[in-house]
Amino acid sequence: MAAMIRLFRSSSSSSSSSYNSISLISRSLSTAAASETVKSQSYPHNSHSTSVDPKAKTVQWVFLGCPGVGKGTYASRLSTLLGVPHIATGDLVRDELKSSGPLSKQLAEIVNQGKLVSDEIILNLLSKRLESGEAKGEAGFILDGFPRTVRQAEILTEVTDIDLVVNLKLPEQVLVEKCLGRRICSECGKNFNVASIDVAGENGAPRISMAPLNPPSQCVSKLITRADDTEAIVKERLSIYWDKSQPVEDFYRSQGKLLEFDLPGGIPESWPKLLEVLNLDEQEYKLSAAA
Ligand SMILES: Nc1ncnc2c1ncn2[C@@H]1O[C@H](COP(=O)(O)OP(=O)(O)O)[C@@H](O)[C@H]1O
Repeated sequence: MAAMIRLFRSSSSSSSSSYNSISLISRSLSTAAASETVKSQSYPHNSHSTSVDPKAKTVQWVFLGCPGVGKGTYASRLSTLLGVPHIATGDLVRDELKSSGPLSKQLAEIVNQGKLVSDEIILNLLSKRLESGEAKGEAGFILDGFPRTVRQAEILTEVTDIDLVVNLKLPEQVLVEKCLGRRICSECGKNFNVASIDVAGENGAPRISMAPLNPPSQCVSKLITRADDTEAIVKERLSIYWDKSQPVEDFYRSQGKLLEFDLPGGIPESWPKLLEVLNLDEQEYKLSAAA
């Protein structure tokens, strides 16, 4: 711990408040990690032979992937199945935007241009979220949208062990169409997608078709679109992804933690396949949760 503190103190980009956030993150994550000794021995850190022990307590996973790929959808399904929190930094940013607190105007400008928020702000939001989870006794996590830069990945590595990094992939044309089709019900908060996708696969891969995920009638008149889901901003976010976030894939690939997953289609085709590559038995988990 002391070595870590020295490391971050000497880091040129760490202001005192980002240093504080890093130590908060470290504290929260190490609490979760402390209860994890059994689990971390129970499955290999190998991207090709992942297996999860349903009796193990929690997981410490990261979901990577371009905007619109479905990180939120699959991370949230897995979080329900595995009983660990799904922590999406994009949600933390949007909550802060809604709060009309002092940060919100500054954040709106950055997010609505498709740019990345500073590491310091993200670390602050994440540490607050981890602290409140810690107070509720949360253990383990599925992170979505963090880390998004190699610097963020390095910080995460300094403070905790990540078991597995799932890298979701779709052709770029599908990503754009999916972002443009995204809708959120302003009342119940559920996510839908009105896009009907049928795109030729890349490099000889099969066609990708996805039926729309239409809202029920009570949500139809309350649908809103994220301000950053316009074509120009989605393209900017994609270009920032290639520039800043793709190196994070390489970072985890070189550690043997990256599980590449080409989505074969929408949820009905992709969810069972994802469970299969993760070696997760949905029924077994549901039964062990009910027991
Ligand atoms: N780890 C992060 N680092 C910097 N900015 C972030 C991070 N996570 C979220 N954001 C900000 O929040 C916005 C929305 O995030 P998210 O919902 O994850 O978007 P996307 O659909 O592009 O994956 C991002 O465009 C960025 O401005």
